[in-house]
Amino acid sequence: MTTPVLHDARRIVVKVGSSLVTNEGRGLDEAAIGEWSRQLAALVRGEGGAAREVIMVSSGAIAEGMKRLGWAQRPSEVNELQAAAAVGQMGLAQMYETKLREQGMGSAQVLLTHADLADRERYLNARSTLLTLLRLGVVPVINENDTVVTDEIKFGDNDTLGALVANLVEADALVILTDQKGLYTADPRREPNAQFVHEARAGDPALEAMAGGAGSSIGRGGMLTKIIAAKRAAGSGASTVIAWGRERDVLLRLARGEAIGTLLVAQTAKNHARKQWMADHLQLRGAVTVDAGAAAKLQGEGKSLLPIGMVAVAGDFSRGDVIAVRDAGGTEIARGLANYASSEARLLCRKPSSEFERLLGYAAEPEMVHRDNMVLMQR
Ligand SMILES: Nc1ncnc2c1ncn2[C@@H]1O[C@H](COP(=O)(O)OP(=O)(O)O)[C@@H](O)[C@H]1O
Ligand SMILES: N[C@@H](CCC(=O)OP(=O)(O)O)C(=O)O
Repeated sequence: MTTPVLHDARRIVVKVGSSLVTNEGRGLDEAAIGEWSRQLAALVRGEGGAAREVIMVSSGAIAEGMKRLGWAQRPSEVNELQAAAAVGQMGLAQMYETKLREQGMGSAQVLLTHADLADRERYLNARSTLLTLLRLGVVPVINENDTVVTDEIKFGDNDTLGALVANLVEADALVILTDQKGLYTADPRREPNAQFVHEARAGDPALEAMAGGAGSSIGRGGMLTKIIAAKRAAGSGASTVIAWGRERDVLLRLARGEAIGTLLVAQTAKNHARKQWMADHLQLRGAVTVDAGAAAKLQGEGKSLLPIGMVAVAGDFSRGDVIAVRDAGGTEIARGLANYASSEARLLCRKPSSEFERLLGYAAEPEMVHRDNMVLMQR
């Protein structure tokens, strides 16, 4: 059986769970991390197909930290879990760095919290860092910044983080690698007769009833967080595959279009999902008025808005706020996320990007609103 979903995916987020990464808590599984690194490198280089951009979201810091600290039992105190995460993250990052470097790949450690992605300014910063890393051909390796959060550490929710990252970078697909072949109609550890689910609609409420909690003492979220993550990823048009992380060449075979694991298909097309989100969910904090040339570039050519085309700025907004883009007659022609605060935008009106550094004291993006963060209004 083949499926085009992964075959056609150009930007892929891969999430691996603690039990796989740490060999059920026995210690970092060097061979497994080496295997995924080999496959990630082949995907980035486009060996045997199109080149892909890949982001790794890896759990395992707490489990590895516990091993390094000689703790047999997972502590219940949050500060001890945080300490374990800080210890284990050193080993985790080092292992990915070593294994990716052996493949000739650069890697980067990125630690995020859910709150980082809820704050629009930090959301934009995280997004532009990750997109820059991808452009440089570097593999970002992401984990939760467990030192500064408490809720996430209690629930261990890297499945959600994987989905939020997929939303953030508008990935085409989210691959969740775990210790089961995929989703069954019930937890196979408890129900040996449970049936395998090959394909379903992401967000189908029936799936939540099938999913139980974590099967081992190492993993945290179980299948339920994976099902909810798939629903979230589908919100920005990404389909999800849940598959066994030790399946031979799992990532390469998925990218070839092989149907492995459980495919949870996003119902909304990627662009449509993002436009809906922009159009429906965000409050306008201000507006910029643009000249006829800029309006034509946005509407006719789908280009980004550059400050050189701006003639006026209204309202008091920050970087990351949603603003309206108006034509000279006052009609809203687009809306999107501002790269500059209103005070900065006022300085940049009618200015070319070569002057930004002198005007602001730092060099930043050439666009006021990047076209990826913009939706055009219906004419
Ligand atoms: N319906 C289901 N299908 C498959 N696995 C399930 C299901 N319900 C619960 N599980 C359990 O979820 C576990 C995977 O979740 P978890 O232990 O959190 O892994 P990870 O560390 O990969 O996130 C499986 O080992 C399995 O016991
Ligand atoms: N940030 C934590 C993640 C814990 C977590 O979500 O674990 P899992 O359910 O195995 O993906 C860690 O690295 O230990």
